[in-house]
Amino acid sequence: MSAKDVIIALDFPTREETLSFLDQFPAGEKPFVKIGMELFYAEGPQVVRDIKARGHKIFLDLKLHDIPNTVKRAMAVLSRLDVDMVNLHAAGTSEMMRAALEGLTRPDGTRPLLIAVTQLTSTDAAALKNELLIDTPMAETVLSYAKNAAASGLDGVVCSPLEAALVKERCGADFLTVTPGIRFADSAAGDQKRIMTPEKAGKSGCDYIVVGRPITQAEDPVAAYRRAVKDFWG
Ligand SMILES: O=c1ccn([C@@H]2O[C@H](COP(=O)(O)O)[C@@H](O)[C@H]2O)c(=O)[nH]1
Repeated sequence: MSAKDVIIALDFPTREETLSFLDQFPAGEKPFVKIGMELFYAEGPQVVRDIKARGHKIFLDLKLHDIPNTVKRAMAVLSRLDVDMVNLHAAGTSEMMRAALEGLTRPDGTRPLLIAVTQLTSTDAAALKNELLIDTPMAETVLSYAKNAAASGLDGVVCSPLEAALVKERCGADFLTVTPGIRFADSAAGDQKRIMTPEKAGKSGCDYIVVGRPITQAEDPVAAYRRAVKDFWG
């Protein structure tokens, strides 16, 4: 399956702030959104249901990483939420990813998309080598994790847009690339290290770009979202 969309990272501390952010969009405009640890830990699963009920597609970004049995059981719980995409860390191994897929699959055979984080977009080459003690270059490391995810039956990976073309080339056009680390040319990078503009990400073949602060902290978030969509589609 191939897709292309802009996902807004709803990194807010409360339900109230999140809904008032979403209220800025006209009734007919329902962006694909990402709920991460901050909002989920603060408000729990009900906020997921509330946002889904408003008509948004949801990427639940909890990045599970634990022993296979624990991840399988946690995924079974997440499968009861009507979300469109969930994720885990590929570093948890292929055994963990296969267990996750099993846990996530509902009795009727349906499930949300399952995506594996390769290397966080806040990690640069120096941190990879000196702190994580991985001597393999970043792109090769990401590709190796992506191949493990593909072989385990997952639907795609979270990687930086810098690695998306390589992942698509080697894992297949249908293997999804979900790419944070997106910055407009005039945005601050902040803690993100492996970054790209929406326009270049679109040209690099990314399926989904994940954009947080460049939209949520913009003076006019709706205009910033529309700018990201327009640039991404080219
Ligand atoms: O490698 C990763 C994995 C996840 N993220 C998440 O994406 C957004 C990015 O937000 P920005 O404000 O645009 O930096 C954020 O929720 C991260 O948790 C990531 O950045 N990198």
